[in-house]
Amino acid sequence: MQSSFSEVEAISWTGEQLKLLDQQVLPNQIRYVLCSTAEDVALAIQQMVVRGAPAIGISAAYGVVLAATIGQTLNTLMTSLDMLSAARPTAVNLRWAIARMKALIDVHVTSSKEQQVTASLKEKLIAEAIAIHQEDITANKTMGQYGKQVILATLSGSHKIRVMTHCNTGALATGGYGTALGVIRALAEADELQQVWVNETRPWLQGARLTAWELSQEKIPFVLGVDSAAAYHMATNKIDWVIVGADRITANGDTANKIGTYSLAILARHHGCKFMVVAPSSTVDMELATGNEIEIECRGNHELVMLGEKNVAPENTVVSNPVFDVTPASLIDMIVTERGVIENPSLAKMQQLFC
Ligand SMILES: CSC[C@H]1O[C@H](OP(=O)(O)O)[C@H](O)[C@@H]1O
Repeated sequence: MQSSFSEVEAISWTGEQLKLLDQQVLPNQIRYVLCSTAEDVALAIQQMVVRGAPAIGISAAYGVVLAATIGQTLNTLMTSLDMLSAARPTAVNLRWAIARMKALIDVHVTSSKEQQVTASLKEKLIAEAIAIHQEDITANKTMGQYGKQVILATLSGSHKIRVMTHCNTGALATGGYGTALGVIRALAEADELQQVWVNETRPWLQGARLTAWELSQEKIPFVLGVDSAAAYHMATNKIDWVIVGADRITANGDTANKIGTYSLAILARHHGCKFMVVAPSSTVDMELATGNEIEIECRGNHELVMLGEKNVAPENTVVSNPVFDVTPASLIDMIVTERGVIENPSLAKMQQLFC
């Protein structure tokens, strides 16, 4: 029996453990994974028990707390930070969160000259992880309003907004509320949303399983479609905006996101649909000049050839399973962050907000 969405939290800190809603089995099963160590958290991120760029950053921050054992040497603690940082390669939020926790450790060492974890440091790490979590929710609600305002400003007035979204960028992928799905929530809350076209998002089905679940729980009108029907829906004039999340945005505005996003951007440009990327500043990586430098994660063959328990491909089929792609800034009409909105992103415009 599905629980109501409002009754579940994707990420919660119990004070001793990190409790994660297992997104591998949603929506048909509500199952939690309890993490007691940094290794548990790293495995949960790798297995996609928890997924979504902001959500894995937040989880890694709590993983640092679990790694910090009072009396432990800081050198040993740093090994755990490196392990967490390497759990998945594409979403920069993971490294951003770890760097923020490490900065706190460095300040503590400089001020206290301590070389091991103390009770005081542990308390500061817990507070920092909780702050990272809460800040993400606040950022999402801010971006929801920014994105809604931008879209309504372009409204022709003839109909309510029709959007297409890809993957899952909601409360399950973040600290809460969502990024692209946060904008969709804000439009729905303002009664300005006609319908959401949800791409199933093969092969892991974040759209069909997770976004459909979030929207159905909140009675937001949506239609589920196969990824390859996106062009058809745009060609038959059903889409005003394509709104997606991000895993890494480089200095020039190039954006890595779930595989299929790049083709959606090309289709949107061809069909005159607007294309919006919504992501907190923890997803921006100003150290990378362009999207060509982003490491694209490739995952196991089983994710592509297995339908349930059944292998649908011939034995020994060669598989390619990159799970992200890069959309050039030239195809992005709007990047929405909690620091502000960038229209027609460029290096100069990104530097104004992030340098
Ligand atoms: C706000 S979630 C950002 C991003 O993360 C997802 O990837 P995954 O499900 O593999 O973690 C997807 O690319 C979302 O757009």
